[in-house]
Amino acid sequence: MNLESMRHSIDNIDNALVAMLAERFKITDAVGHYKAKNRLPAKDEAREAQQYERIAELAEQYALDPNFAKQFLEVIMKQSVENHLKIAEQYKK
Ligand SMILES: C=C(O[C@@H]1C=C(C(=O)O)C=C[C@H]1O)C(=O)O
Repeated sequence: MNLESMRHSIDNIDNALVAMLAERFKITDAVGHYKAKNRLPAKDEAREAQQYERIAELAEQYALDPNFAKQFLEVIMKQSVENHLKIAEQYKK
């Protein structure tokens, strides 16, 4: 593979990552609405702990650094909790 085709593959993977992230946030925002309507807290530490464990195991299966996978998930989950807090604010108005 030459540099140009490797970069083309990287761009395709980045496109897929962005599309998947957008899809994930659509679903987590739906969870945010459910929580706001049912007066549930935005953050669920127990669920997050399960996800960190799961992603570390998955990363190992794919020979990806589990700490990197956890950090990546942490950034995403922080954003989804922030979105939940903003959604909850809308229900207070
Ligand atoms: C989406 C949820 O809300 C929060 C966001 C999470 C996520 O982005 O995966 C996980 C747990 C919660 O802190 C949930 O509770 O399932």
